[in-house]
Amino acid sequence: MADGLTLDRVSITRAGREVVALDRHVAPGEVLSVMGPSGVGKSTLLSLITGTLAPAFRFDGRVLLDGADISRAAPEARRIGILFQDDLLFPHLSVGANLAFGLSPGGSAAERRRKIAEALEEIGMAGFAERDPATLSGGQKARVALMRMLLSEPRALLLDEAFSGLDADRRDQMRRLVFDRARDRGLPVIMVTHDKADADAAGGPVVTLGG
Ligand SMILES: Nc1ncnc2c1ncn2[C@@H]1O[C@H](COP(=O)(O)OP(=O)(O)OP(=O)(O)O)[C@@H](O)[C@H]1O
Repeated sequence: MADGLTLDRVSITRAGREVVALDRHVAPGEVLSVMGPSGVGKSTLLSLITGTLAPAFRFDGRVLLDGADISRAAPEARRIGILFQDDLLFPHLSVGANLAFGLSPGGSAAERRRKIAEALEEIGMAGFAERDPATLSGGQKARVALMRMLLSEPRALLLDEAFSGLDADRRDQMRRLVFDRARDRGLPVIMVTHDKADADAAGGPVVTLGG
């Protein structure tokens, strides 16, 4: 059952001192914007959710996804999608082969090719499957990285300054693409950003850490 993402009295400490604490529910399709000064623990909070918290940290509380406690689950079992500012495509693989990494194993080759073609179509890049990623613009790379992540069928989406490397037009386009997909699929989203315009575009609640 899609119930969203809950940070249930989460507190992250390092050397006995609290770095960041949050107690929030993010509903399916909702975008929670997380803002705050550099070093306040925004990326650390995301690493707790993905299961990649650095060993220097400890945490209390629970992370619930669709009602299940995933706090101790292996990162690959969590089905959390994350996008970073500079999401790298594998440079030695074609655009299509990059997208194939998002697909779960199995299915016929024809079925996989169809899913990849549909994904490219969805981002206005039909016919790009054989292209070398080095020949893409920054905006095109960002869209391929988004689709690679969505093809893995995540149940929640995290954005870590995902739009800050793009120019203004591309940023608008990418925001729309991400927020529309999240809404259509009922994915809860946590977006870390320095840019108030990101939060405004998302239109959801905003939490400011360390403020
Ligand atoms: N692997 C690590 N081991 C120990 N301390 C770390 C580690 N990663 C980050 N920190 C520290 O934890 C604190 C929070 O860092 P974090 O990267 O989460 O901040 P942030 O809010 O995302 O900052 P920014 O906006 O600059 O990206 C900082 O004091 C940072 O130096």
